[in-house]
Formats: sequence, C-alpha cells, structure tokens
Amino acid sequence: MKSRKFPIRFENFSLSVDGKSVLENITLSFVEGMNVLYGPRGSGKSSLLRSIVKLNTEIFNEISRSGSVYLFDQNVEDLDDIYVRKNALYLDTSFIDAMNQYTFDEFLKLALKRKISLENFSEKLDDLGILRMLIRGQKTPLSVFSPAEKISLLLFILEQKKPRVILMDCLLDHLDDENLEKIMDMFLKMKEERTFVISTRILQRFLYIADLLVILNNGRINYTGSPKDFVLRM
Ligand SMILES: Nc1ncnc2c1ncn2[C@@H]1O[C@H](COP(=O)(O)OP(=O)(O)OP(=O)(O)O)[C@@H](O)[C@H]1O
Repeated sequence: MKSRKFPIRFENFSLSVDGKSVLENITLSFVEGMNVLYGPRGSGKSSLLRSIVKLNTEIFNEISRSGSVYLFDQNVEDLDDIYVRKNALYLDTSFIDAMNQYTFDEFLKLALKRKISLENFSEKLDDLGILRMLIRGQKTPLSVFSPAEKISLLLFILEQKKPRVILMDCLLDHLDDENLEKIMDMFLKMKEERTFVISTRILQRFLYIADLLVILNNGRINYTGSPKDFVLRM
C-alpha cells in the first residue's frame, strides 16, 4: 500500500558532483498522481529526477552520494537498470531535439520495439493532432513536428508503453498556453494509477494541476505540500 501511495521516496539523500554539493539531505515522498517540482535554474531539479532513474552516474564522472532513493519501496541502487527504465521514464528537452533525426515510423519502431497497425490508432492519432502532420505518411520526418506535436507523439507512446512513473524535466516550459492546456488535459486523463513529476521554472503555470508541490532551491527543499497551502502562506 505504501509503495502505491508514495511510489518515489528520498531519504536523507545528498549528492555532490566534482566535490560540489548539488542536493542536500533531501527527504521527500512523491505521490501517485501529479507532482510539480519547481525551482530556479541550477536548483537541482534535473539532478533530483535523474537520481530516480540512476542517470547521474552515466552523466557525471565524479559523483558522491549518501542516503537513499526508493522506487516502489526498493532502493534504486539495488534495482536492475532495465527494470528501472521500463517502469520510470525520464524525458528532458534534449529528447525532443533528438527526435528530429527520425522519421515517424523509425521513431515508433524504436520507442515501441514492436510494429503497430496505424489503422487501429488513427482516431487516437487524430485526436492528438498527429495524423494531420503526417504529410509524407509514415515516412514523415519528425523535424517537421513542433515541440507540442512531438510531446503529443510522446503521449501516444506513453499510452502504449504505460510506464508507471513519468519524469518530465522542464519539457513543458516552452509550450504556449493553448498547447500546454491541451497537453495537460491529456496528462490528467492518464494520471490514474500513474506518477508524474513535472519539473518547471514557471510555477504559476502548473500550480492548478499539482497534487503535490515541491519547491527546490540551492539543492534543498523549501516547501513540500499542497499548492493551496502554499498559496495561502504567501
Ligand atoms: N555538467 C555538470 N558538471 C558539474 N556540475 C554540474 C553539471 N550540471 C549541473 N551541475 C551542477 O548541479 C547543480 C544543479 O543542476 P541541475 O541541472 O540539477 O539544476 P536544475 O534545477 O535542473 O537547473 P535547470 O533549470 O537549469 O535545468 C548546478 O548548480 C550545477 O552546479
């Protein structure tokens, strides 16, 4: 029951990169549903999210850490990388840029690792605004998609793959209001029995959707709680 309610937990977790402290004594439980992680540039949002999927060790040469991170009540350090990647997906803006090098069918094959019949999904793809973008059919390069359309395509992939945890690192900060609203509607439909953590540098845009709000500053937690309590405290 505990893991369903708090799928991700940090206990006294600290991280240093090249001898510099990046996260300090983080104790935090993300809830099932929509978590919003707000912090200014360099506050440690990416480092925190990457700790959940063990990506910091791949990126940085010199890291040291103490404390623990738990995914579904299991210490991530004890978990197999394949299990972690299957259950928790980390997406940042570099992912959106990387999509440019693929055509629609190449990307689908790569992401889903199986062939799907588009006819079965044409209604869904139409709803997501993707169908009309396929100007060269399945061979359409994703470079013609806008960031919002790429995110819609990612949502389609997420619906097929069903990872239980989705970590979106400042991915939605660059969307305009209209596209953000459309995409947030889709997220809210998908959040049942899933855990989203959306990191952002623009708090106001995401306050209304948060089940839990976490504010990070200089590698430390400044606030954890409901957005409503946060607003009332201001
Ligand atoms: N490649 C790097 N090498 C060394 N230190 C780094 C590197 N990238 C980040 N850091 C350190 O980690 C700290 C936290 O960075 P992090 O990227 O986690 O913050 P962030 O809140 O995600 O920032 P942003 O909003 O700009 O993405 C930074 O202040 C920086 O000192």
